Amino acid sequence: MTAPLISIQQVSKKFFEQEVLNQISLDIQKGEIIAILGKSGCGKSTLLNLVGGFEQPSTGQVLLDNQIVTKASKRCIMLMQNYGLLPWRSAQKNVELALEGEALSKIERQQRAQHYLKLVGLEDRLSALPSELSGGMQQRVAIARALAIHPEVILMDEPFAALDTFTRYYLQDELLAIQKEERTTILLVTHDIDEAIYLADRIFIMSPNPGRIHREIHVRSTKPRDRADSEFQHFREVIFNEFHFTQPQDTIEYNI
Ligand SMILES: Nc1ncnc2c1ncn2[C@@H]1O[C@H](COP(=O)(O)OP(=O)(O)OP(=O)(O)O)[C@@H](O)[C@H]1O
Repeated sequence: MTAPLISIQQVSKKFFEQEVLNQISLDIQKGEIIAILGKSGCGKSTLLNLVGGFEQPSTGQVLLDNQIVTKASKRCIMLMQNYGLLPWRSAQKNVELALEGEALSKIERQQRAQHYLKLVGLEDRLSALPSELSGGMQQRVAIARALAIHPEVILMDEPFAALDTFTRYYLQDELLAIQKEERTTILLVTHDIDEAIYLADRIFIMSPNPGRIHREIHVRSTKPRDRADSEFQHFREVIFNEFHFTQPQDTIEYNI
């Protein structure tokens, strides 16, 4: 096996007296899609923030390509649920903005922005303002903007949670197609069990107080997966059972 692209090594995180994460260890290979599932407050977003360099571990370390992560970098981009687009800039200008620090001519910036907007199916909406786009389209601009930077890793914190089911399915398929082409590594936090099974190569279930990795599930079936087939149902059942296991019977809360 080759060296992992991301190596989370015995990471614990405290906010004041509260231990939010305890001894998290996890290696991620280049090109993998990893989904993190867990009850609200178990530290999923904190884990993403540590990988992205937005927070520092209290103990342990996170390595990206064998180097300790000490700050945020363009190698590892966070894609937020609320898209983070500038409302006064067109779709194309929003993507171009992310490329401003790069050694590219104006024409190259425009071409790269157009290439990624085309990849997410927005070639005919280049000059539209975010307010003129649907939520799904805005999220596609945000995905194009993240991809245009050529990150090695995309961190996704419930990226499609605000979207209707069909838009979510459509974007999940788009994401898989683009990810296959670019071999981007994706670390995804979701409350959506089906989304985790549909997208991920491995799913990590976290238990709370403090957040720990409770179970790792390999999903080896080929993509795109069939949400209706028996294997998919099997994984769904396995994960539901885990949530029974990690929560008291009278407080079970399914976030699907
Ligand atoms: N910057 C911070 N300062 C203090 N406490 C924090 C900070 N960030 C997170 N926490 C606390 O850490 C715990 C875990 O939060 P986190 O957002 O990582 O959980 P989560 O699993 O992503 O939750 P959700 O699914 O609801 O988004 C919570 O109790 C939260 O209040």
